Amino acid sequence: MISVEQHLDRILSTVTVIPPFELGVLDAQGCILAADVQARGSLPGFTNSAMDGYAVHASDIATASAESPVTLPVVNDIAAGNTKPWSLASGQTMRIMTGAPMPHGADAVVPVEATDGGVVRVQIRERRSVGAHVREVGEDVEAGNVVLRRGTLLGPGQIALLAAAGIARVRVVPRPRVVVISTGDELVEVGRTPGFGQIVDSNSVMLTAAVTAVGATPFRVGGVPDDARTLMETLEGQLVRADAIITTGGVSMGAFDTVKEVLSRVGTMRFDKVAMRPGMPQGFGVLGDERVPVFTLPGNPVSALVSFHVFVAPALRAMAGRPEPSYPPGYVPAVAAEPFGSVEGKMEFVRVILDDDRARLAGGQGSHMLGALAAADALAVIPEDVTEVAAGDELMCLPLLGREGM
Ligand SMILES: Nc1nc2c(c(=O)[nH]1)N[C@H]1C(S)=C(S)[C@@H](COP(=O)(O)OP(=O)(O)OC[C@H]3O[C@@H](n4cnc5c(N)ncnc54)[C@H](O)[C@@H]3O)O[C@H]1N2
Ligand code: MOO
Repeated sequence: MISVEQHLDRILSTVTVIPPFELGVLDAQGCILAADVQARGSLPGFTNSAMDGYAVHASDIATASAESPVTLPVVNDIAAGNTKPWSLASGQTMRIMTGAPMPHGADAVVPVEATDGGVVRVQIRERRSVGAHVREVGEDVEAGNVVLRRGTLLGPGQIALLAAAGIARVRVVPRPRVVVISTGDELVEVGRTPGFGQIVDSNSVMLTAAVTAVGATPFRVGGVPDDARTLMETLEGQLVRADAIITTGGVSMGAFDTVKEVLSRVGTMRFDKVAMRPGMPQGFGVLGDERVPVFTLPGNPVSALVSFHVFVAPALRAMAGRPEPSYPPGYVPAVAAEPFGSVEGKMEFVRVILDDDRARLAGGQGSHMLGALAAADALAVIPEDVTEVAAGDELMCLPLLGREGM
């Protein structure tokens, strides 16, 4: 029996960051930048108005007040999208809309609320100083400057900046492509009615969803029967498009545990009992010339999803170039709302519902119990040496992917 930490260490010291690739900015969402990015153009690209109002020479309205307004002739309208450069002579004004280019010579904007809104001539009731409500060219970003550094995670804000700064494609660490295979003669495809002794292949849809939730790209192969040749052919066929492969089932002590039987003989695959519950039988190694990491997770659904969170998700994040905090990553503190027991000598991953920071059991803790899994928000991680948890005890919880809330 090895510890959770030992198994995770072996995985993380094996996987490597995927080589960088150039992607369109939208496809790069969720990826890590592989190189610094310089702005092609300045932002704003031209000096423009921050308000709907009137472009003026500030010196013309220096005495304006409610009691003694200044009246100016309105000589033009400038809308956003106007592409003609205008000039404003002293003693005149132009109506200008938010985002429209400032006319040459104008140095302030008076918001429409501080005027009578006139279209031929306008009464200005408040003074404004030089620069008021004017967005200067390059005040946000200067052309040629580095706008995003290598290692930055690209979210919506970063993608907007790239697009606005004239960058349509970027070099990033691509999302890992992850093939999901489930094994077992008892499996029927989702949507089919299982006969006696059969079950729906829920693991492959669960893990496909988990791969998406962690920011990687899934390829769901679905159920493969417990047949050595079919399994080997399927794996060999999938290696070409996979940065990683996940299988479920067939790794314990059964007479028909094909995954373990077939893979024990190839690549660097190793099968271990890991001191955890659920998720004890685990296999990991690399296959093929490209050394594709293969995770063979146990078939019980809760065991498979717990294993994904504890071993696969950190590995996929590492392959995607995301910095992972030191072990254990991403855990949040909570307080036990009720007492419960835990098995000695194994790290237990208890499905809990979180009400603020109070953790209560999500229901039955059997590794086949999808009802309780679906009710849970997080896994409370109970160390190997703890056998009793009392109400009020502090817990460390691993939030379940996709349940973090909006
Ligand atoms: N004699 C022993 N028996 C078992 C041991 C053991 O140490 N000695 N370990 C148990 C533990 S712990 C686990 S976990 C399971 C792991 O089993 P396998 O990985 O070999 O998985 P299977 O036997 O194929 O299936 C287990 C269970 O999960 C259901 N299953 C399988 N695939 C799917 C799927 N795609 N979707 C939904 N459900 C699935 C399957 O029907 C079984 O009920 O072994 C214990 N046994
Ligand atoms: O280790 Mo198993 O995953 O408990 O059912």
